Amino acid sequence: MEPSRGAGPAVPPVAAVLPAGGSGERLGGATPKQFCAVQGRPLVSYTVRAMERIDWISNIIVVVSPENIETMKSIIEKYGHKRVTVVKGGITRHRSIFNGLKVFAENEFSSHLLQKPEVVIIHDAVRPFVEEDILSKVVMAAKEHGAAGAIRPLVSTVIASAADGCLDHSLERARYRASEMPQAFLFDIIYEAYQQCTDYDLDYGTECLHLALKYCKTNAKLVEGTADLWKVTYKRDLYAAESIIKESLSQEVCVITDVKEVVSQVGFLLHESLKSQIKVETISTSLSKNDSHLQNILSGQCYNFVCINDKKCAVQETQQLADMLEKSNIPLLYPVVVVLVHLDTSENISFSIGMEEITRMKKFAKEVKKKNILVYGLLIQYKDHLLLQETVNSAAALIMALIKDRNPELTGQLLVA
Ligand SMILES: Nc1ccn([C@@H]2O[C@H](COP(=O)(O)OP(=O)(O)OP(=O)(O)O)[C@@H](O)[C@H]2O)c(=O)n1
Ligand SMILES: O=P(O)(O)OC[C@@H](O)[C@@H](O)[C@@H](O)CO
Repeated sequence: MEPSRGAGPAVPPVAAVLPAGGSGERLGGATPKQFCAVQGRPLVSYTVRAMERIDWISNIIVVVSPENIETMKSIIEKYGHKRVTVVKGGITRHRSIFNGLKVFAENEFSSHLLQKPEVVIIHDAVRPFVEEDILSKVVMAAKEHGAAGAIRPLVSTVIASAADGCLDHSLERARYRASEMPQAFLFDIIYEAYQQCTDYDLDYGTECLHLALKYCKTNAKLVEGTADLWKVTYKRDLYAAESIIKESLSQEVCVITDVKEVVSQVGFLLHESLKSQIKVETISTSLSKNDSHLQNILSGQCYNFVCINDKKCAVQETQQLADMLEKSNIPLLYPVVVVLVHLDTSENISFSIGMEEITRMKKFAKEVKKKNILVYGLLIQYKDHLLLQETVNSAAALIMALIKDRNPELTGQLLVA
C-alpha cells in the first residue's frame, strides 16, 4: 500500500499503457470486469494506483471502449489519480494497445501529444497486483534487449488435439512458460511492430512479445515474475482479488484507549490478546488531542482502529477520529474499520448502553460509511475481574472477524463480547 519510494535501480522515465477496453465476457455480468468493484472501488483503479505510486512512471495511458470513457474519467477524478490519460480502445486488445501507443506518436488519439518515452510498459488493467520490483526489471531488460516480459511456470500441461478431437501430442511442461504481464518495450520497437502488424495479428493475436519478434526481429528477455501477476478473467478471480486486498488491509490495528486506569487496563489486555494475530499499535490519549503518535499512525496507512471508551459520549469522541481519517485521505482508496468498544464495568449487570447511545452510534455509522469508514459497536461487560481476560479474548476474536470481513452491512451494529 505504501507509495513507492523508488526502491529499485535508477530507471529511465517510462510510460505505461493499460488496456482496459474489453467486455469481460468470460467473467459474465453486465459490468466489464475492469469496472467491477473490489472493496468498493473499481478494479482498474487498483492497477492505475499500482502505476501512479511509482515516481519514475511519467504517464499512464488507460485505454477504454468509447462507451466507458466518461466512466473512466469519473474514476480518475473520484480517486484522485494523477498522470493519467484516457484513450479510446479498439475492438481487440491489440488494437486497444496500438491506440494507447499512438498517443505518443500521433495526436489523432488525444487532444495533446505526450512526450514519447524511451521505454513503454504494457500491462493489462485487470492485473492489479503489480509491484515496482517486476516493473523495474522488465523496463531495465527492455532497455537492454528491446523487449521484455514477465513469465510464470505453467500450472497445466499444454496439449495439441488432432482433427478427430483426440490427443495429438503434449508439450514437455518444464520447457514452457506462461506469458504474463507487465511487459516493456523500447517505444520505437513496439510502435514499429504495431504499424507493420497485419489485420489478422491485430484481430486474433494475444502476445505483444510475438509482435516484437515477428516484425522487429527482437527477442524479448523473459523475466521470472511472482505468483500475484495473474489476470482477473473469471468470477473466481474477482473473489480472489477481493480476498487478497482484504488480507492486505488486515495487517495492523491501532488501539486507542483513554488514559483512565480501567480503560487502559482493558486496552493493554486487548493488545496482548490481539498481538499474536495482527500488528498492534496502542495509544493512550483523548482523541480530542492532536496526538502526534496517532498522526504518525495515520500517515503509516493503518486501516483498522479500536476506540475503547467507558463514556456515554463515546460517539462524539470517535467523531474526532473520523475527522482525522477523512483529512488523512486514507478512506479514499480503502475502507477503514473502526470498532467502538464500550466498557461496562458496573457491578450490576444490566444492559449498560441505553437505546439512545445505540441510536447515536447507528446514526454516526451511517454518516461516516459515506466516507468509507466502517464503524462497528462492541460491548465488553463483565461481572468480576476473574472473567475479564476471557471477555477480552472474546472481544479480540470479534475485532479480528470485523477487520477481516469488513462487511459494510454490519456497520452500526452492536456486538457483545
Ligand atoms: N478490445 C479489447 C479487449 C481487451 N482489452 C483489455 O485487455 C486486457 C486483457 O484482456 P482480457 O482478459 O481478455 O479481457 P476481456 O477481453 O475483457 O475478457 P473476455 O475475453 O473474457 O471478454 C483487459 O484489461 C481488457 O480490458 C482491451 O483493452 N481492448
Ligand atoms: O487472451 P486474453 O485477452 O485473455 O489475455 C491476454 C493475455 O494473453 C496476455 O495478457 C498475456 O498472455 C501476455 O501477453
